[in-house]
Amino acid sequence: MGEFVHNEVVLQVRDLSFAYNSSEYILSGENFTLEGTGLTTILGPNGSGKTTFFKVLLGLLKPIKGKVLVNGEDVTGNPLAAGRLMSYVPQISNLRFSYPVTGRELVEAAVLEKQKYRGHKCRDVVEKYIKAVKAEEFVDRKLGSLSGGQLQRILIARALARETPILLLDEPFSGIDPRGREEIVSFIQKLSREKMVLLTTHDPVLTLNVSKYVIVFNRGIKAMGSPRDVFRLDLLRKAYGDGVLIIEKCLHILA
Ligand SMILES: Nc1ncnc2c1ncn2[C@@H]1O[C@H](COP(=O)(O)OP(=O)(O)OP(=O)(O)O)[C@@H](O)[C@H]1O
Repeated sequence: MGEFVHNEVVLQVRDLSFAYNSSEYILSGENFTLEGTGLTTILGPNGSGKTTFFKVLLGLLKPIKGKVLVNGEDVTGNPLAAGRLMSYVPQISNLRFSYPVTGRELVEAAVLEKQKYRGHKCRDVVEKYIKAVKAEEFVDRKLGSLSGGQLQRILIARALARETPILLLDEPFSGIDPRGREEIVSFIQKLSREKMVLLTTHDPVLTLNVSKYVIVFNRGIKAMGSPRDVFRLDLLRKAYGDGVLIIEKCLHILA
């Protein structure tokens, strides 16, 4: 890291609506603009539509209406155009790696896909991203044999190797023990100094204090602002319902 700092990037969401079927809207005319580097946490309970939201941003799902613009370019419903500007780290709990691929091969494939580097230069770039996520010790093992935290690092390295200004991380803490979570939080914090990073989580405490913005999400954006603005019971209840309490500034989810 350190080589590419994407200060100029702008992500605009304009009047964006999406539904899998007419009775279940996941996005209803959403609007926001994010500019420059920094972390945005998209906070919402399980099943609230966070992954769907990312898939619409990535052009993998076509919205019913509205637009996604990156640096002014319309990438709506266009995964090729969106993929040149955004990289996605999927939820590891949704993945099964039964094929015999190593972490290094996965990162190499991402570097080769860019067609920017060849030969020695390609190997150096792969090595740089493996080091960035501290995956040297396990990068030559098959993906199926890695722990959740190790796999998460490899997937982040693969996304970094695509060298896009925006990085989307879907539930990067799911299936990871508390110590691993802390390490990933501090890694993401560093990463967000150089890129625009959006992450989804259903756990409000992990990244709240290291986020530039927080989006409270449940079938649409219920609130958006700085962590201080959003860490309010009335706003959090819009996503989590009544089963949420703040006791001495610590959030507790009871249901
Ligand atoms: N391909 C699909 N077709 C129809 N409905 C879907 C599809 N994918 C997801 N859904 C539904 O859309 C809703 C939102 O799902 P989504 O996975 O986006 O939520 P999420 O907030 O990411 O959940 P989690 O935190 O559990 O991963 C759920 O009710 C889900 O069942």
